[in-house]
Amino acid sequence: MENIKIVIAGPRGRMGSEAVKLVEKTPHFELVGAVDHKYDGQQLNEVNGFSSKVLIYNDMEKCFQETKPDVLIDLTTPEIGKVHTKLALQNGVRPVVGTTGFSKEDLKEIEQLIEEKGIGAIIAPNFAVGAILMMKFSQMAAKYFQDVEIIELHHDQKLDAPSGTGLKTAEMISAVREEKKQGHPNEKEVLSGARGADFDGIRLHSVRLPGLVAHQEVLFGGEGQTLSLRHDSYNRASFMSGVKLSVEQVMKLDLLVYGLENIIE
Ligand SMILES: NC(=O)C1=CN([C@@H]2O[C@H](COP(=O)(O)OP(=O)(O)OC[C@H]3O[C@@H](n4cnc5c(N)ncnc54)[C@H](O)[C@@H]3O)[C@@H](O)[C@H]2O)C=CC1
Ligand SMILES: O=C(O)C1=N[C@H](C(=O)O)C[C@H](O)C1
Repeated sequence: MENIKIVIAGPRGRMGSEAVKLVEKTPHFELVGAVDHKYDGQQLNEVNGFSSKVLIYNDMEKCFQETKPDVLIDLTTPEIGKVHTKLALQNGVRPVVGTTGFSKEDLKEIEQLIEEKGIGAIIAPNFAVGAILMMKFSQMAAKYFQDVEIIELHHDQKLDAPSGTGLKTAEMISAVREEKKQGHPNEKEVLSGARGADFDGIRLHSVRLPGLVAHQEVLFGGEGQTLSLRHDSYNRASFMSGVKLSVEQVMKLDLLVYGLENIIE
């Protein structure tokens, strides 16, 4: 098997630094470059104690032209992740995107680009297998319980709320349940925001606290019973088997996969 050549955007971040370690230790993966908004022209090993000596680029297109990667792994910020994804596709590079905060419109634009370019992309709001299962189980449960609330809990450095996982869970549940306005018909928020965000009638609550990593509980209620489905990521290594699978799979794709539940059997 030929090596898969990879560029990582956001290599100094909490997720990006884990991804660098993953690529460095995987025999058929080859890190060929890094994209950061700082340290242009320096080597990665000089800025972050990695062993890899690849160059850091501020300019993603220049990075692609000089390093000719197969795959971009993007783990940056909600604003920049979508720009990077489009740039990758325009340059014939397959994106594996963990960055969250993509809107429906962003996904549509990306899908159009994929059609034009004929290469695949993976956008995964959550790479952890346990989180994927929690989302799938929630979708199953929603057929039997119409009332559901999602509580996602994250570290206090997170930029987007609700989380990508929370939103994806709501989308998956909404796809199988009849729309319902939950709670009392005359319910009134005494303090704005008390009932959380509303996605097709599903309430989404975001908790941000130091000490947390990434957690989510999906709570279903029915006559005389509740069902709680919970997933906890205690470290960022929990996401890496999903990143590895995505890099391998994206090489075989010519469409957009949005969510790893679509490729995990
Ligand atoms: N899909 C998944 O399983 C997971 C997704 N995430 C998502 O990944 C993203 C990153 O999360 P963290 O690593 O916790 O954030 P972080 O803040 O630790 O890392 C983001 C990195 O992006 C870099 N960056 C900012 N602007 C840039 C630019 N223009 N070019 C290149 N790099 C740039 C920053 O310097 C920083 O190092 C977030 O959107 C988060 O929601 C996080 C964990 C798991
Ligand atoms: O920012 C994070 O940390 C995480 N982001 C993703 C999300 O928004 O769902 C995945 C995971 O929850 C961790």
